[in-house]
Amino acid sequence: MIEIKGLTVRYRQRHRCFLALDNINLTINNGDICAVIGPSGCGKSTFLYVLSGIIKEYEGNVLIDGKHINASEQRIGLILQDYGLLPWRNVYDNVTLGLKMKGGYKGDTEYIQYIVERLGLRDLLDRYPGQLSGGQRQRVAIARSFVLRPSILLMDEPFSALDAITREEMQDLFLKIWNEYRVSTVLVTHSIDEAIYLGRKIAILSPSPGRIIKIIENPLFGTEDLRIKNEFYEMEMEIRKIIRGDSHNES
Ligand SMILES: Nc1ncnc2c1ncn2[C@@H]1O[C@H](COP(=O)(O)OP(=O)(O)OP(=O)(O)O)[C@@H](O)[C@H]1O
Repeated sequence: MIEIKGLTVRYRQRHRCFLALDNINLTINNGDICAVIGPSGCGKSTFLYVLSGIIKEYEGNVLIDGKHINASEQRIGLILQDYGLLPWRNVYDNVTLGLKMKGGYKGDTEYIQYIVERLGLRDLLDRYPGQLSGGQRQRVAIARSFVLRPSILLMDEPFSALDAITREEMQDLFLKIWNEYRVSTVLVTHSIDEAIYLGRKIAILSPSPGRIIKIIENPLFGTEDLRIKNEFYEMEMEIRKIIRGDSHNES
């Protein structure tokens, strides 16, 4: 479980202090996907940097399974917007990089092969990131995180650089793999559609400084053919209204 209580983050500049996140309270149960949505600059990436252990200076409490964040002890998978692949390493090396760094590489070859297979990367293992399409790079990044068997998975706008069709394919593929492993996931997105499609829980942040305006337990999560259902559009409108401030629901 991820427990966030009173999380406040300030960026310190030379003479000023910039409040990026203000008093965030959020609990994410094991095996849940929480989509965090909000306007540009509201602190979504900052939130992920805290959870991944990159930002260590903050107020409040952030616990993963009851423990303070320690990136070297906990298995935290992080998928960034640009996928963070090393251009000079081939697909196989990129997939296994995190695992090698954590020292868990040797015993896991069968599992690596399985994930590689599931993500359709078998024929691409010798290629370099520059020789892959956006969707293929994205699959490498997902594979790299999944082979780590992370206890939490953090994704920063992972599908935003893809064209609409590839994006939907990748979202479906991600859900399929996620369904097998049920890793607790925090997904940051500026797309309302994506939040509704992938988030079992949706946390809506205000413009900067980021505060939680509302947390929705998404009743549509997992609905078959959701994208073509009326409820999907109705919820999209509801969230749009909340973001615009038409509705003043406090979480
Ligand atoms: N190192 C820093 N020093 C000062 N301010 C920063 C720093 N990094 C980010 N900020 C500011 O903190 C706020 C939150 O930034 P963050 O990148 O978390 O927002 P975001 O919601 O992810 O934005 P976007 O959707 O545009 O990627 C922004 O106003 C940003 O300008």
